[in-house]
Amino acid sequence: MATHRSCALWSYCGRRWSRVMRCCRLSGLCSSWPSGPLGARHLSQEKPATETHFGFETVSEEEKRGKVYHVFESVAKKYDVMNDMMSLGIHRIWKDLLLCKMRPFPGTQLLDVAGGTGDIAFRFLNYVQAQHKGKQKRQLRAQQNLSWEEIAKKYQNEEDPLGGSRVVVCDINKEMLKIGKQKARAQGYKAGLAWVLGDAEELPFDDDKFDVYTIAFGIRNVTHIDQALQEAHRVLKPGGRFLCLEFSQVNNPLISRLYDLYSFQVIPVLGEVIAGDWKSYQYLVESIRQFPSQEEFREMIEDAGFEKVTYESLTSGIVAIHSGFKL
Ligand SMILES: COc1cc(O)cc(C/C=C(\C)CC/C=C(\C)CC/C=C(\C)CC/C=C(\C)CC/C=C(\C)CC/C=C(\C)CC/C=C(\C)CC/C=C(\C)CC/C=C(\C)CCC=C(C)C)c1O
Ligand SMILES: C[S@@+](CC[C@H](N)C(=O)[O-])C[C@H]1O[C@@H](n2cnc3c(N)ncnc32)[C@H](O)[C@@H]1O
Repeated sequence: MATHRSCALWSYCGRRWSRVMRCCRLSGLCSSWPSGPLGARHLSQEKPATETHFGFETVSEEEKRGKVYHVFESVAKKYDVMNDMMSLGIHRIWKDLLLCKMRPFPGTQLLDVAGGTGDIAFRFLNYVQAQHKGKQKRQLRAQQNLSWEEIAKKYQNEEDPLGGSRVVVCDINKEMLKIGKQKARAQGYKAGLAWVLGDAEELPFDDDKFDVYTIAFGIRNVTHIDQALQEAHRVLKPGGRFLCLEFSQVNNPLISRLYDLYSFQVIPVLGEVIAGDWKSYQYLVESIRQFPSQEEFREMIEDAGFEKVTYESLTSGIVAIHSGFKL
């Protein structure tokens, strides 16, 4: 317990420190400051490689970026089939629940970061299209004196079936986006959808641009989570909402035991058999164990400036949806 507390304290201090450092870096104040609470780089000119985690491995930040890129480049073609196999389709329910929480309104501008092969974007388009159709029907029903020809005409003249809603999928990986675009073509998604290559830590968008920012199973892979959260805050309009679906912490000891067994004994095997890639799926389960708990992540979101931050654990905490507002 004491060890756990001191680890939590250390990780908190580390987070605070990295915030201070980033502010200084951004303002150009301290390019030669030490790289951590115990760093001693102030006299040296050369930049030390800051260490981080890639699963259970300790690597430099640059190495992590490359390794994460390689993982998703390698799994891209089998990514969707792997998710259905590994989760027995449960990931679809988690993603549907994210949309239910979002409840987009007509005209919502969504940015889906680490959007990969487009699962969240396609759900968003289905949702807003169904909502817009329903709204149109209600409006037409209210105009009872229209003939059926006039009603048909109104439907045909409707130019934007999304009611002005738009989604931008942003991901750092070309291969994941390529599969996403192929899926969009095959499933007939075209209007209201854009694909952008970009890093969650340095989003290629102006300030105050989107109503909703989503990130599903993405933030765990980012090198500086706090920086990605600040970018989310920057690109959201005042009043905009941040929603994150991510693996989290299982608190029931029995379920936790079974979950560990399944994660470490089954997932990498499935990765090898289906995708020919044991290592990427070993990274998946290890990276889940490195990710902060529901409460710790809530604090990080607050630290980035979000307000009214809440979370909901799903499937015994295997995943959680965090929500926050830019007010
Ligand atoms: C490289 O990086 C990645 C690659 C990707 O393809 C995906 C991601 C990101 C992830 C997603 C987009 C989500 C979809 C992917 C997953 C859910 C895979 C990750 C899965 C886990 C970490 C494990 C948890 C899985 C689930 C809750 C799904 C349901 C699975 C089961 C109920 C297990 C059923 C399996 C069998 C019956 C096969 C036989 C298994 C054994 C002999 C081993 C022992 C297993 C058990 C005793 C059962 C396991 C029990 C649990 C998992 C606990 C269930 C708890 C409740 C239902 C409350 C990416 O980053
Ligand atoms: C597990 S996939 C999630 C894809 C999709 N959101 C889903 O729910 O199926 C993780 C995605 O995060 C992307 N990613 C990793 N690091 C990133 C970063 N720094 N910026 C943007 N995307 C990143 C990967 O390329 C990958 O497509």
